[in-house]
Amino acid sequence: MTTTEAAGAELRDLLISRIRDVQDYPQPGVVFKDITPLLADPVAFSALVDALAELCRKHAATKVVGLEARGFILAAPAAARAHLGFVPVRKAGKLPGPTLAQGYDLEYGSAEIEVHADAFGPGDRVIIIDDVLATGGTAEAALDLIRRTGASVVGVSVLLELGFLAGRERLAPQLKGAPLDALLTL
Ligand SMILES: O=P(O)(O)OC[C@H]1O[C@H](OP(=O)(O)OP(=O)(O)O)[C@H](O)[C@@H]1O
Ligand SMILES: Nc1ncnc2[nH]cnc12
Repeated sequence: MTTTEAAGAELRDLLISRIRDVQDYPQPGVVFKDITPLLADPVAFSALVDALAELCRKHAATKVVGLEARGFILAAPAAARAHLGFVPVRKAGKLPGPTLAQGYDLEYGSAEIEVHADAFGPGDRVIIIDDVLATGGTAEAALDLIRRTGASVVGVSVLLELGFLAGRERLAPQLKGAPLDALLTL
């Protein structure tokens, strides 16, 4: 799916105007895409949540996964707006129940994520929502993790894809046909 298919030009212009570049954060050479101005704008934030909720409906998801931490800020309201349950995928050591875990590398480091082993039921159709797709390491780990619970993934949706880091190409084999929707691509 192209950017213009995922978000109309007007919405795209609004969203992009509220994302700020921070040079050399969190390490030299990285241009950090800061979404806090977007979150602080009620019109832009609400329009973003609407667009993500629409993707949840379009893919007939039954559960919405958000990836800690910025993914939570987008996925939880999108889930509520689509009348679906929200499941947190957390950084290691934060979930109290039995978990499955997956390690990964991202643009500026490495980490481990976890999900409750019993988070999904039979037949659950999971959509993964995050703010940024950069190298695709985080999304790849989340795909693996969720599939290991036995659930199926029906889509990965992000606000912003950094196309020059080729996360989409990296993810293609792991998507196994599930759509990757980016509202914006740079
Ligand atoms: O495509 P990748 O190279 O894997 O990078 C993308 C990930 O990086 C950021 O998360 P981060 O781990 O910085 O966590 P945060 O949401 O807690 O800030 C972002 O929210 C994505 O989850
Ligand atoms: N350049 C970037 N800006 C914001 N979040 C990111 N996650 C990974 N790379 C990122």
